[in-house]
Amino acid sequence: MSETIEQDLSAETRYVAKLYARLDELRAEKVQQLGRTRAQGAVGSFQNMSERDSFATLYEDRIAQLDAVEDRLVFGRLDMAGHTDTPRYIGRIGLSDEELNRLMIDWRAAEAAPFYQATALNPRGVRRRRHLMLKGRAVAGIEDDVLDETWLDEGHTHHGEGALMAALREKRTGRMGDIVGTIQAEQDAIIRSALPGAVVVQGGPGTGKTAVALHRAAYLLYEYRERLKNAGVLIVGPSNSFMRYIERVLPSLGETGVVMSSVGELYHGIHAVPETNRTVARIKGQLSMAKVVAAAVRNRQRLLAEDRTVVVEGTRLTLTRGMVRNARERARHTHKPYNQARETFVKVLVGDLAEQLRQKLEESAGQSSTSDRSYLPQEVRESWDVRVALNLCWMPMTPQKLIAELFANPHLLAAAAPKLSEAERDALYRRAESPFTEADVPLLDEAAELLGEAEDPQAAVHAAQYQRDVENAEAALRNMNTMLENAGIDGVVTAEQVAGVNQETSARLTAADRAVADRTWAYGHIVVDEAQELSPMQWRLLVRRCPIKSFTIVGDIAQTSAASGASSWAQALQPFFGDRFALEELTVNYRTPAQIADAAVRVAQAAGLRITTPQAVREGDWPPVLTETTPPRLQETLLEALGEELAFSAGGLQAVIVPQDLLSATRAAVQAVYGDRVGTGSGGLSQDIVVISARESKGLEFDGVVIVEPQQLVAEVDGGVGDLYVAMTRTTQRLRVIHTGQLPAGLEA
Ligand SMILES: Nc1ncnc2c1ncn2[C@@H]1O[C@H](COP(=O)(O)OP(=O)(O)OP(=O)(O)O)[C@@H](O)[C@H]1O
Repeated sequence: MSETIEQDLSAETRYVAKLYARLDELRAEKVQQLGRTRAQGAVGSFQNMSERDSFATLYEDRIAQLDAVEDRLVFGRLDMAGHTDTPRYIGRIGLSDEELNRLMIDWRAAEAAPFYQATALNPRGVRRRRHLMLKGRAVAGIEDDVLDETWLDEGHTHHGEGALMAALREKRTGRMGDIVGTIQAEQDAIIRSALPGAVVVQGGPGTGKTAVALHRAAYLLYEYRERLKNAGVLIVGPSNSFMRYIERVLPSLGETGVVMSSVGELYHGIHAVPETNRTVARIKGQLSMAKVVAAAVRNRQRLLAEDRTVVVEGTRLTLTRGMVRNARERARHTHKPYNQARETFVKVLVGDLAEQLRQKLEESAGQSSTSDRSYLPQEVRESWDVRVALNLCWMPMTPQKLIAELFANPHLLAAAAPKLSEAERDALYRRAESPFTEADVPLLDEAAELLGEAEDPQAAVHAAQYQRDVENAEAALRNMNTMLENAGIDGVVTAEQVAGVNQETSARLTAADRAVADRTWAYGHIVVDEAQELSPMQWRLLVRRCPIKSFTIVGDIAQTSAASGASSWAQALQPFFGDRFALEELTVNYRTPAQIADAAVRVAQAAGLRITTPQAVREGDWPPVLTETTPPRLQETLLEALGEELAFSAGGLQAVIVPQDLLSATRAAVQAVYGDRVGTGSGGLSQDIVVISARESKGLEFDGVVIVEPQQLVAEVDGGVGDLYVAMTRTTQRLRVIHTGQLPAGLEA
């Protein structure tokens, strides 16, 4: 019997309706349970409140997860050999009916893997793979891969013209979407690789590195939930606009418990600005800066220039250089961080001075005095003179103060960094109140490591509160069964689930809140995107955040533009991973049409850049369009060209990528014509025109790109073509180049 496409579509729509009905049912159930739990009110003790909150969180989370998977809930179906009557439907989550019959399989489950991995050569038991394209809740398109030729002999039909192509043709929105329905086999193999160790994913532009990295995070959280739920996963990207661009992908895959951070936000409480001075970025990125920071910390422990008199309660005492040296040695011998070692330093000197004070008091009172002298250390400690003298020798220190002062005081830097040349030290000079840059973040972290916590009068209060919270949570868990009965919930939520949520909540509190705030937090896994940009010092910081060194590292060496970035993976990773990392390569460009990708490759090759040349999946309809103009007519030409490009992209997202120097003038000119339609980064749906620098465009993509003055893009990064290469490969459809002078080699018509 051969079905028409209409019959097939309606049969699939009926099954999909059943899945959505089940989703609605589960959602309604959870909403009802949440309402009942909230209505309970806080009866009596804090314990009940805590229990109630645990349930409320459980239900709220589940509702949020069920809401997040609404769009394209199901996208695949597998007909397997030997299971003729029961196809497997593959979707964003697993679903079962009330009798626990499985309706849909989570895409990350092992049984779903053949959906991504089966090929005609190695069908892995799959007879037919079907992609379902949904419009709302109806199946609007079907694409089949028949992997077993006898399938057709049995009278089955197959349909379709390419789920992947359809996905790639969609208009860009300014936010990255998931690719869960069309993950390709080479991508899937990386996504499902095991948790331990470091995996490096090298791939040219548009090969899906970011997509793979995010889907891998979702996979790891599913497959290794037990191991990761308490430690959490950290995702690091190059800039805040990049983080905004990717932030919806994981929630749409049902995962919310990850920490996402740009490199500028990795030190809690500091919002670092980009480092625009390439010389400074290069110097501060070197691994030897760790030694400079260590010396800066050590130099903050000073000896006295000469013996010093201090007055305690009217008695004159002498603080000698020898006493300070001795106390400093004893403190250093504790091998504790600076601020904790300072406690030893203070204790030793207070003891010595108290002894001196006792002797003086006894001398003046005569031998007969037997009065209690136990209060003397306290008096010494409270003396203003003593405090000043001790601070002079060993001041309590915060990382911010240490780093700010190091670069604002040439003599401090000269003492800490004798190996830097004078010119290099001059380049690092800046005023103490200047904002911290991304290059300072690892230095702050290094300083924090060596300084330890400065004394925080609130710390004891926080610790006590935390202890109370833990005890309350434990008590709440002990009473869970009673609570289950009271809430009238039986069998729907198990005690284990609630316990799990409590752990998860604290994990999320820790992973998403505490992990962010706690510099010493050890993550279970770190995903690094655009990893080629990281300096050795930034790597050092990241490895400290994941001591077990479980990493997914994605990037493209050819796209490096940071002055301190990598020129080879082996070289960049050697100091931290040795040769213990697996290198995987992605080879297909899903974004940029071949005609444009080839032009970008010519530019890169003309400049001698070593690139891997991915194969573009689409030929594209347009070659790059080059428009020459004169400097006085530059803005005018740009606006004309932009008008034409917008007509082509018709509702898509259009970027104008300009050299840093022209950024604000260009943005103003474009805004004067297009007003609110113009954004500065990945703004989202309301803005369809974006004016940005090449650096900001890293990792993003647009339906059309206009590049202004390519030669200047090259000049502003010391003649490297990496940024131009990045800019040219951001488009999914059209590329327009506007120039006033000579074009960079390889770009000429
Ligand atoms: N299997 C796939 N199915 C559908 N779309 C895909 C697939 N793989 C990649 N894409 C799409 O291709 C585009 C490029 O992917 P992505 O941004 O992850 O590439 P990248 O390698 O990180 O690029 P770059 O290094 O240039 O920033 C995205 O729109 C992504 O959704």
